Amino acid sequence: MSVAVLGAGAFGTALAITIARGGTPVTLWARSATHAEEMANTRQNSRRLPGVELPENVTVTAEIGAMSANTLLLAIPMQQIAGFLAKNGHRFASGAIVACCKGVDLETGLGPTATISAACPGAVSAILTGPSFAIDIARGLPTALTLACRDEAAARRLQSTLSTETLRLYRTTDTTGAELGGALKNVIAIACGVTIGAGLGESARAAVMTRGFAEMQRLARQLGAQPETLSGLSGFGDLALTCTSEKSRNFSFGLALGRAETFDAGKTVEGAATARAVARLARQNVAEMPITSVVASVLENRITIREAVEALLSRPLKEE
Ligand SMILES: NC(=O)C1=CN([C@@H]2O[C@H](COP(=O)(O)OP(=O)(O)OC[C@H]3O[C@@H](n4cnc5c(N)ncnc54)[C@H](O)[C@@H]3O)[C@@H](O)[C@H]2O)C=CC1
Ligand SMILES: O=C(CO)COP(=O)(O)O
Repeated sequence: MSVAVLGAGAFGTALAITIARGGTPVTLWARSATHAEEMANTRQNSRRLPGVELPENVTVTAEIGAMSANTLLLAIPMQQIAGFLAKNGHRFASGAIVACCKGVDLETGLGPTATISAACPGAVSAILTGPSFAIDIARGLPTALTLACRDEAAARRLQSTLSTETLRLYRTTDTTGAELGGALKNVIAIACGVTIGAGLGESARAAVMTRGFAEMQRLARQLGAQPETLSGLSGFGDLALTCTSEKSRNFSFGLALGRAETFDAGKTVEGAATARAVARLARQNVAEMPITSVVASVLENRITIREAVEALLSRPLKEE
């Protein structure tokens, strides 16, 4: 069994570390040659996971041509996947490609596995998603994630290849549910961050999380997901983690927005693009998504935070 990780950001590096600790050799690809060299020399990814050592059986490279493995983990941000695969997908025509990202492509409206399948139709596409901060995985803290793949046999194989002593994977064939849970919770986490940042209180945050979960389930059901998937690790689990921790970039981004502070533009905040992609679906009447819609409007500077709160509070009273 060989595993390769494309993308030496926080998540890709953490996955490479935990899988390698379990004894499987891993090749980790970084797009920058300088970064790859730095990691190979210092045996750590000081840009993303400072202080965590790369096991000996992690090989770091910037040579995309050197990346051949029957299991490839694609750990680059959602909005970059289509472009990356348009350029490099021919190299990965068969085998399994596991998306390790959360979001909806702004241009196509597709999720990670459909984006992979469109570029690499001969490959098996899967997604690894759920509640986990990269640093927790890298430190070997206990973590549980969802591995989703439509092909049941491939799902079982990937589950066993990628589970480690500390990273426990649950499997499902419901890729739609798993990827929508991961994508949509980031938008709700931004809304929760704004709520706390603007001083609206923890009770309001609980309301946003709960009503946010209701709209996540509504859209997912409409798009054919199984309700249990949304209640699992990739949906409720990740929502709970991301909406309550300042370690989350989506939550922290919202927090800064609510406080009218600036936020480091170099950080990956997947929920920002996802909010806009999903608000489009709401406008096409696919499902009612009031919180996601106001997050998108705030990010596009069409309304202020005060107007967003007023819009949510003045909605007609209804049955829960
Ligand atoms: N950091 C975390 O705790 C977790 C992150 N994720 C997901 O993992 C995905 C990646 O996030 P992180 O690793 O945290 O982000 P990051 O910002 O740490 O790393 C992103 C990596 O992608 C590379 N990259 C960006 N554009 C690229 C392109 N066009 N071609 C090739 N490489 C490119 C960057 O060089 C960087 O190494 C996101 O979808 C995120 O939601 C999921 C669970 C946990
Ligand atoms: O997805 C994550 C936790 O499961 C990481 O959250 P952020 O991308 O908001 O940092």
